[in-house]
Amino acid sequence: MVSFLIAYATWSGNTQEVAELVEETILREGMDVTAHRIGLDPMPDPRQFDAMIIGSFTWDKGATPHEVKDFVADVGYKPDNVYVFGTGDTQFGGDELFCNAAVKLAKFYESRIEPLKIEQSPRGTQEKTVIDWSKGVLQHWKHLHALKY
Ligand SMILES: Cc1cc2nc3c(=O)[nH]c(=O)nc-3n(C[C@H](O)[C@H](O)[C@H](O)COP(=O)(O)O)c2cc1C
Repeated sequence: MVSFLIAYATWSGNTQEVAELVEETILREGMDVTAHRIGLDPMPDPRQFDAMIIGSFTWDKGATPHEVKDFVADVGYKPDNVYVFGTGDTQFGGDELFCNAAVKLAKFYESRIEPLKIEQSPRGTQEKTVIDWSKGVLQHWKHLHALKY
């Protein structure tokens, strides 16, 4: 079965809510998912998964949280298929710094689909955005897979 790793960092729960919605969507499409809370759960081996999804909030004027930086360093290489989501808040620096950690992670991993940016909690009007993005990730992965085999 195709397996996805969802590694996410959260402090106040918003990014975890997005991670859960992404997980639910992928599971509903018949794929396998392992959720990993960065900084809390034992380090996973991304090589054991078909794709990695990484989620982060943004901190301190567009910064990536230190636990996410540590996670990226511990992974130690750039897996092929990495997809990125983030939560943030435009009141901390406007559009320019909104979800900047997710933007930087997507650049670093050369993610081939745009990072998902969610303002605070995804519940309510943004829920559909998360579900659509998750389906887009699956479509992208399936497309790559079909091209390879
Ligand atoms: C001190 C502080 C600084 C923040 N800086 C930013 C920022 O630069 N850009 C941004 O988009 N969000 C910023 N945020 C908002 C958080 O990223 C947002 O609340 C996020 O959803 C928290 O995620 P969590 O609930 O998963 O911990 C900041 C929040 C705090 C408290």
